[in-house]
Amino acid sequence: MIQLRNIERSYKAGVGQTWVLRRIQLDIREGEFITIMGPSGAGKSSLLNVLALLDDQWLGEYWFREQAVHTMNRKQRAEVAKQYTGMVFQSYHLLDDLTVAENIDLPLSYKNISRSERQAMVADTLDRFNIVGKKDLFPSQLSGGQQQLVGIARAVIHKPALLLADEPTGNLHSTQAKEIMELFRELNQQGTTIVQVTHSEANAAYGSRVIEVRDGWMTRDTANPDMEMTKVDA
Ligand SMILES: Nc1ncnc2c1ncn2[C@@H]1O[C@H](COP(=O)(O)OP(=O)(O)OP(=O)(O)O)[C@@H](O)[C@H]1O
Repeated sequence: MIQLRNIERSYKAGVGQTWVLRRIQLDIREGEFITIMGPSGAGKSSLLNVLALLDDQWLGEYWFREQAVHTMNRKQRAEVAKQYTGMVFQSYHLLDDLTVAENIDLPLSYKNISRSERQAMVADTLDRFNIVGKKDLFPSQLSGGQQQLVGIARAVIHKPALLLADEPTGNLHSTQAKEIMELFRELNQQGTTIVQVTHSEANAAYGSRVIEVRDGWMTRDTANPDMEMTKVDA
């Protein structure tokens, strides 16, 4: 489904630049459930943003379903992202001027789905996430945990081919976190490819492969235990 080749990402830092992703080589097969782990600041969210087609300030090659993302313009990338991906952001990224129901409906509005079907899907999702009573509220009227649930509901409502989740249960209590991980497992069993970033071993246990990132380098991949991870100084 995905091939990353020599992906590099840096940010400007004063007159120089800081490298946050270094020569990332990664193949993701359809149906995998991958966990990205590593210390704070290691580059996990940066890698997820590349995979989610949200970032275009990187070097290297990115193939998504055999399409060359590295040759796409911003509009083409956004179109692929809308059609195939769902993203749970660490800081939720809900749209402040839309209600809970409208936020959840957003991914459906990009697809060719009738109004009545959309309404039914939103109603089902609100019910499933136990947030029916919040549907007309705005994000600012919700707790952090409730916003996180809405962010997850929005990411999964259209059953994306690729679900990306950045610390998806960070603000949930343990029972809710377990329910979300069970939902991810169910989606994965139905064919959704998942890449999650987490510090939680319990959440990682739901996945089938762990990738570790340190200082921007991929330092471990349980799918390639013999792979030599050489850290080369730039
Ligand atoms: N917009 C930005 N501008 C400048 N530097 C950035 C920006 N976003 C991230 N960075 C830097 O890139 C590095 C990697 O950040 P990233 O968020 O990918 O790490 P992470 O592994 O997800 O960390 P955490 O576990 O704390 O979320 C960090 O040093 C961070 O300060």
